[in-house]
Amino acid sequence: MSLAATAPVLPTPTPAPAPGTRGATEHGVSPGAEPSRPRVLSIAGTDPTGGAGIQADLKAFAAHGAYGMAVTTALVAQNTHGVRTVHVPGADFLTEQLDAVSDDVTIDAVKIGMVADEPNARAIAAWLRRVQPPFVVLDPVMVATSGHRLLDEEAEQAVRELVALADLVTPNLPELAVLVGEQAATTWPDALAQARRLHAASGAVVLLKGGHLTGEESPDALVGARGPDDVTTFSAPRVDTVHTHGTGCSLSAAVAALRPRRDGWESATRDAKTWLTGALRAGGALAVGTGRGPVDHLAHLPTLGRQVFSEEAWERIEGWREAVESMGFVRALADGSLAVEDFGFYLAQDAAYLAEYSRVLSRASQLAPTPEARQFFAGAAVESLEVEQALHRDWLGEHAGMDRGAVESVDPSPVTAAYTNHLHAASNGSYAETVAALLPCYWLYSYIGDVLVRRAGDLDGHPYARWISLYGDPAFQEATRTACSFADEAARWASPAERERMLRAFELSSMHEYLFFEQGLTRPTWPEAPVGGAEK
Ligand SMILES: Nc1ncnc2c1ncn2[C@@H]1O[C@H](COP(=O)(O)OP(=O)(O)O)[C@@H](O)[C@H]1O
Ligand SMILES: Cc1ncc(COP(=O)(O)OP(=O)(O)O)c(N)n1
Repeated sequence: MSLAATAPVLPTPTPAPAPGTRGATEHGVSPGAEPSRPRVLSIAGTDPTGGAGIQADLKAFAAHGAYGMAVTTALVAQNTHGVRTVHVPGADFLTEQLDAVSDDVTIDAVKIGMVADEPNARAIAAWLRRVQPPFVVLDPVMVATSGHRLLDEEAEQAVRELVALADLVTPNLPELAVLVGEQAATTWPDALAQARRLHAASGAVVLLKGGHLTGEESPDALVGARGPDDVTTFSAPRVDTVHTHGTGCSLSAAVAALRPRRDGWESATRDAKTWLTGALRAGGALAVGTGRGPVDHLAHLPTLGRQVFSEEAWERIEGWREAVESMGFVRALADGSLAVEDFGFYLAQDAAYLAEYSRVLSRASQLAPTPEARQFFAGAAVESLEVEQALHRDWLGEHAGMDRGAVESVDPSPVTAAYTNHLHAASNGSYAETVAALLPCYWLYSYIGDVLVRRAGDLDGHPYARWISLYGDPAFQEATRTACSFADEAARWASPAERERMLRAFELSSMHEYLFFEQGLTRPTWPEAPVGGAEK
């Protein structure tokens, strides 16, 4: 069945407004006012797997804050292994698409990619002459990396003519060679010389791409941006990856999206190149296809669509939270029936715990990426050693007859040692894991503080009034919120694997919190060493 047979009946085209009046009549924008985003059009072929062509262009536009539009030159059946077939709807239909856009929408920049054949190239050239968009970027796509031609050989001359209508042309080395009618350059200086010749012949600024070279760097260069002999080189480390499908499409689209908001090609190219290097690094993790996969156009927005870390972490420990809330130790502490010996055991272990917790807080301060976080964790380390331990010493001195030396030499129980070992292990990992492991001590304590305050009611005469009000202290709740925000910030930049390690560290610390409270009633001790020769 032909495409024409299935096409819906189109409404009569809206008559074109007089040139120069579109900006004044577009919805929501008063005459002369700047629209909120540049309106950028891609004229290109398709890639149903989303890595190249108009699909890549639209992602690159969005990644740079532009409003994307797309007109299709060719429908390409391709995937990460290569191109299978190309269907070209034809130059007349291409012109209809182009006019449908330009009759209605003010276009701030155009990016042209695969034109497919000569009639299409001529239709685009005629439309460009008619509409005269302010910025035209041409990526002279000819051959896919898989080796499949994306441009008829007869169309090469027509593409040379398109170059003269473009403001910026972005050839890779083989495309540059075709455009100047020479052999492909194999060195960067030879490629630059060819780019200069192309600029001299066409007048277009040339963004020469060095992706096809080898070496530590993948350089690009703008030739002719500020005058005939001007060359600006943009260097970036060569990313060791096979996932480079659509890099040329994405780079040229990003430059087109940025140009309307920049004062020249240099600034737009510099930012686009930096973005592309990040997108190349993150491409493999997308796991799209089994061949040469695409780049990650959203690599600079790693948390987009993800739940906030602390929300997810809190949901994960729902079971531990409920268990802590309903445990005997917490109930007895709230109603004041907890035996002094049990509380004394718990508090002595808490003093031993705080000595190690303070070390891990210092480690978090050392690893922290910002001065605010460094200060917060360093302050917390001092606080847990000086202020909190002094309170423990006072109570244990008064109720258990323990002097300072006795409190400081308390042997950690197996439960306390397991918890602090876990914290130290996490602090051998990243800052993000360390903060995640530290967080439940803040959060579960302030949570239980609330529960205790509510359950205990009037604290007058309550044997544990001082402790209950300490846990419920608004300053402690505030510190908990700050610690949460540092964990969320760290998670924002974490890879999926690191985020999972953070969640696991948080979950394990929560389990240790439960066991820590529980030991107030069970008072666990280390087993005696087995006597030699004991029966098996
Ligand atoms: N492995 C890589 N590491 C870093 N940048 C790369 C890599 N491969 C390509 N690039 C960059 O991607 C962009 C497209 O380059 P290139 O591969 O030459 O063009 P095309 O995709 O049109 O063949 C350029 O900015 C180039 O420097
Ligand atoms: C529809 C379409 N347009 C262009 C290309 C080529 O993309 P490019 O960025 O040059 O990357 P490669 O995938 O060829 O390396 C394409 N494949 N499809």
